[in-house]
Amino acid sequence: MPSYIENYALIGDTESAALVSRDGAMDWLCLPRFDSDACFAGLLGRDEHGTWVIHPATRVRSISRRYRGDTMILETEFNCDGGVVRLIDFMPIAEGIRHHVVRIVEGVEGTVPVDAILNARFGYGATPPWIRQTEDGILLTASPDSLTLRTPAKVELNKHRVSCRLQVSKGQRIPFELEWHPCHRSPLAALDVEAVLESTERFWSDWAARCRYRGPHKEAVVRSLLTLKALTYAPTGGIVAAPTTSLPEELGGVRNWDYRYCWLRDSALTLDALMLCGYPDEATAFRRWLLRVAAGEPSNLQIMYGIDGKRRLTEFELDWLPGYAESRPVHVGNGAWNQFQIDVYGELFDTMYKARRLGAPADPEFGQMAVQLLDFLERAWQRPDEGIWEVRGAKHRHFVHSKLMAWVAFDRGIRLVEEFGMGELNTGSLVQHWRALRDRIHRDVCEHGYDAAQNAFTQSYGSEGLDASVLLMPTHGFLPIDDPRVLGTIRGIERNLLREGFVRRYATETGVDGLPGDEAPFLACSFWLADAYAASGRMRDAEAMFERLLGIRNDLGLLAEEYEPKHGRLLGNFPQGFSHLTLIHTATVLAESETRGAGKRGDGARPGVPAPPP
Ligand SMILES: OC[C@H]1O[C@H](O[C@H]2O[C@H](CO)[C@@H](O)[C@H](O)[C@H]2O)[C@H](O)[C@@H](O)[C@@H]1O
Repeated sequence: MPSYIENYALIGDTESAALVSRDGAMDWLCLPRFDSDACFAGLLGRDEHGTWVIHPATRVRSISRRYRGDTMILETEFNCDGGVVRLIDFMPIAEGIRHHVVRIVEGVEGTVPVDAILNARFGYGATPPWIRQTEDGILLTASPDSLTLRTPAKVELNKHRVSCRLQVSKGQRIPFELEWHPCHRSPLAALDVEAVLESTERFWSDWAARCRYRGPHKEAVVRSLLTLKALTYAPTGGIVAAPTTSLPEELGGVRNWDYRYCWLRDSALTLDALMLCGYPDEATAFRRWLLRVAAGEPSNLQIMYGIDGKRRLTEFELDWLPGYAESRPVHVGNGAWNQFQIDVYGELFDTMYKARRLGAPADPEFGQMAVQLLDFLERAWQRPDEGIWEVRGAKHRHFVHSKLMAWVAFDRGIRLVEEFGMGELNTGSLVQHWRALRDRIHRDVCEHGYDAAQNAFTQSYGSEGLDASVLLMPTHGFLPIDDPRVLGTIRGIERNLLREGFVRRYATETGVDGLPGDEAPFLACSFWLADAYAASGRMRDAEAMFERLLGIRNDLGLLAEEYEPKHGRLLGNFPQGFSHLTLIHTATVLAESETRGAGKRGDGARPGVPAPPP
């Protein structure tokens, strides 16, 4: 039976990840990659869809858990009748080692009986394995996957599960090592569990120690950075939006999507966060990933790709899974892969520009690509699209945020040439042409995207509905923060989109997204409102919003995509990169405002981006 979303912890090895509940149930694990079929899909169904539970077989008085220092090694302590046991969960990172999960049961006090029950089901819960003892360990196999379990504990093999009852006394450490391998191959040799625990601890702590963020809430920033790092697929540098599929945006609803892919938007913003905090290597690896996927015909640029750059991410439903809290359908793939979303051009250029400003070297490939991309955008920016929120309604619209980001693309193209030369692009006539286009888009947005009656920029041309994505106007330098239209938009969003202190993306009641039901407030939008408050000098509101957001992280510092204040529940895929990267950004904005002097109005610009032209 799955737990509350906030009851899960993330562990990972930068190729895949698992979710472990407070009760010691590993209810989600896809191997060998983030986007592989799950062998534990209990999160989206029941135990019979795959789970691995290690839990005391006696009354538990209390449970506490933490990550070991700045790592992704989870320690859950069960305080029980008769003693205390600790469960240490991690996915090893060591030379030549991946696709393993290690769980160690450690006796801390007294003697505690502990049950360990491994219920693996391949193919997202559809395929029970054939289980047998081999000389390599206990083999669980069903084509094309195999898992090998090794443990010194005396286990029982049942038809579809492996179980044991341990008596764990103070000082004892009983390891369980699970390795994925293709069913036609043998597993690797048994791990030296203590050695890989040490190397994994070193990997994460060394990485976290490189963080250059200096400011309040460093612990929250570092945990968010570690989460983003854990969402990175090391072999290619791609970053998944979240490690899960179909955790619902509304309990019992249909808004359930697969996030185990790389969105240009989420990824570009992640790169900004990494650059801001002193991680140029990851940022460079990711820039290479971006440039590789963006290569080719600019009209073929997609808004998202697989972690290996795969293009066709066809969406389908897993009809045998009941869904998290009965939220159906469960999706694999994501139908947004072939949507048209203009903002990705802006995000791409903005990131390339910021990377240069923060000291990244020039990338000659981007110079040539930039001209082709802007050439395409010149023809495309006037087309309606599906927008940042990937609406599923049949009707494309002229989303204000999309046009804003078209402006950003030309603006950053111009700045790249003006500030960094960009070699052969440095021709006056090209930049002149882009300047004229930039001004034209600006006029278009101010004329068609602004509703004088509400004194606010709207969601799309001609609509009355508002949209939190336009809070990014001053952040991107489109208009200064003290422009009355920007201040009016902030007030409009406060009036229309705040739900108990958290910001909705837009009003779902308008039917704009083509989906039934509602969704909870979106955390990235709530961080954007905090940024807008800080920029407009409303420091108390900014800090209050930030504190509120920090307050809804789970006990391990993790955030989902959304939060429903009515029930006090995190909702949507978990943990979500978008939420964590906006947390880092807001922390940086607040730290900078503090340095400049509290209460003083900021310029609204993002760290690393110059203020808008007067
Ligand atoms: O709400 C409808 C859409 O929801 C998902 O998209 C959201 O997540 C993306 C990844 O974090 C983000 O880039 C996008 O801005 C969000 O709207 C889903 O992936 C879409 O398929 C769906 O239409």
